[in-house]
Amino acid sequence: MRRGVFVTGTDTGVGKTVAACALVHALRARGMRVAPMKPVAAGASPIDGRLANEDSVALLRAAGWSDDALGDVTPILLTEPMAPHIAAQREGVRIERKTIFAAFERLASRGDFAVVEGVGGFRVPLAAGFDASDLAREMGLPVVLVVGMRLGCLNHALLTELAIAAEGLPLAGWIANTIDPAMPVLEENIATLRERLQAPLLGILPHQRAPDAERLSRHLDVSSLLP
Ligand SMILES: Nc1ncnc2c1ncn2[C@@H]1O[C@H](COP(=O)(O)OP(=O)(O)OP(=O)(O)O)[C@@H](O)[C@H]1O
Ligand SMILES: C[C@H](N)[C@H](N)CCCCCC(=O)O
Ligand SMILES: [Mg+2]
Repeated sequence: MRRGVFVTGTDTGVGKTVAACALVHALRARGMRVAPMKPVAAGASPIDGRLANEDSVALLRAAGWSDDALGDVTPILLTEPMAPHIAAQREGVRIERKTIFAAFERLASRGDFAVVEGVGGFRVPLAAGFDASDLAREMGLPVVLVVGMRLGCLNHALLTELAIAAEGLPLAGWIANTIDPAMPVLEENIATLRERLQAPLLGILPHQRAPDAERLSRHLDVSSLLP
């Protein structure tokens, strides 16, 4: 396995980017040069004078990299915020392995630890015979699962763990992200996942009205991810 992690989530919108950026900060605080990637992004808007995806820019900034790397951070940029294979079809874009993995090799060689955010959940389709789980497997990265703490997350987390194991990939850890500050019995839900998921809990991210990845990184223990 390479040095790095593939960050997946129990669903879209559960805080993968927030958690991935917090991981980047936590790893940098431990002296790692972090190579960030969001290989397939669906949803582009004007940011600093050019079309970009918010997640890509957030990861780039968290890693402290300059804008020239943006094309490799996100080699497949789709305009519409929807399932990527459908956006690609509508926009005439081919989501090709070789484009993604060439960018990954260039980026990974510029850092010593890759943090790669997936797209949506673990099995989101990308193209015929190609989905998000193939990204993790072909990059050779262990997986970190971000669990957006809300009703329904237990089932999604346990199903995702099964899917990761079915790909033969290690689950390196999971992060409980408090996306719903009013979730009843939050602690009991976290305790349930601690008992059932066969991987360490890397941290519990509190709810923040305006999430600040650097502050949130203090809630993560990344020592088990390091050599
Ligand atoms: N700990 C938190 N406290 C408050 N808001 C949060 C927290 N984590 C995430 N959010 C908010 O939830 C929303 C979704 O988070 P984020 O964009 O990180 O999810 P994602 O899983 O990366 O989504 P996507 O599948 O689109 O990439 C954002 O508006 C984000 O600011
Ligand atoms: C647009 C959104 N924010 C994500 N980037 C893409 C989520 C795709 C989810 C597909 C699905 O599982 O139905
Ligand atoms: Mg995201």
